[in-house]
Amino acid sequence: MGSICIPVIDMTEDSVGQSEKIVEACREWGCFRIINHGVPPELMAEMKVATQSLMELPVEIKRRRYHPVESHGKTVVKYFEAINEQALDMGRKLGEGMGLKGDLFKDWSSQMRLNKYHFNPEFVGSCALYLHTDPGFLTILQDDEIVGGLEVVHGKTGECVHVDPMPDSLLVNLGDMATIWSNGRLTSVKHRVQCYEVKTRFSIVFFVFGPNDRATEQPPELVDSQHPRLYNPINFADYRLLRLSNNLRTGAFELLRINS
Ligand SMILES: O=C(O)CCC(=O)C(=O)O
Ligand SMILES: [Fe+2]
Repeated sequence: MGSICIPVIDMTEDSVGQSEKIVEACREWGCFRIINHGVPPELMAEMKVATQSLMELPVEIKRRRYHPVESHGKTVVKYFEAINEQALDMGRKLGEGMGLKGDLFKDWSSQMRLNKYHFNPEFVGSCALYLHTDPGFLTILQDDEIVGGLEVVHGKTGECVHVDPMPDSLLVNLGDMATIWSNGRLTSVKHRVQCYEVKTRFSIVFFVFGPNDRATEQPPELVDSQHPRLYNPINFADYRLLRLSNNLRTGAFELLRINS
C-alpha cells in the first residue's frame, strides 16, 4: 500500500495558483491536507482537549442537555466559527478555480461530529470505520495528530493510501454532493479508519452538507454540449435518505444519473 501521498496545499494568502491546486486535488483525489490555514494551532489543541474530556464523560451525563463541562462550550463555539470560516474560504477558492463567481457555501447546512476510537488489542489490524464516502459536499477533518489509521482511495488508480498524521494541518475531503454539483468533475473520496496500534484516536469532523432551501444541482457554467447534465438535482436530506435506504455507503449518485 501507499507509494503515493495525498496533496498538501499551503493556504498562505499569497501562495501562487492556490485555487487551481485545490481544484486539481479535488479532481484527482477528492482529498488533500491544508497547512498555514485559518484555524490557529492553539485553538486546534484546545479543541482536542475539549473533545477528549467531552468524550470521556459518562453516557448518562452526555445525554443530559446541560453538563458540568461548560468551560468547553466556549472552545467548541470558537472552533466551530473558525472552521466554518475556513470552509467558506475553501468554497470561495474552489468556486473561483472552477471559473465561478460568488460564495459557494454561503448559508449551506453544516454539522460538527466528534469521534473517539478505542483501539483495543483485539482490534489491531481490523477496520474501525467502514469504507465510505461522506454524503455532503465537503468535510474538514482535524485528524489525530499522533494516532494514524485513516486510509483513502486514490480516485485515479484505486490505490489505498495511508494518511499519516501531520500536526497543525487539516484534512479536506469531498463528498457525494460535490460530484453531483460539479457534473462529475470532482471526486468524492472513499475512505476508512483502520486500527494499527493499541491507542485511543480522536477526530473532529466538520461537514458542509448542501444548500438548506433548495436542491443541489450543476451550475449552468458547468453544463454544455460537451458536458451534458449527468445527475438529477436533489436536496441533501433526500440524498442522505436515498443512500441509507439503498445501503450505499460509497455513494448513491449513480441512482440519479440521467440516461442520455
Ligand atoms: O476519524 C477519521 O479520521 C475519519 C472520520 C470520518 O470519515 C467521518 O466521520 O465521516
Ligand atoms: Fe468520512
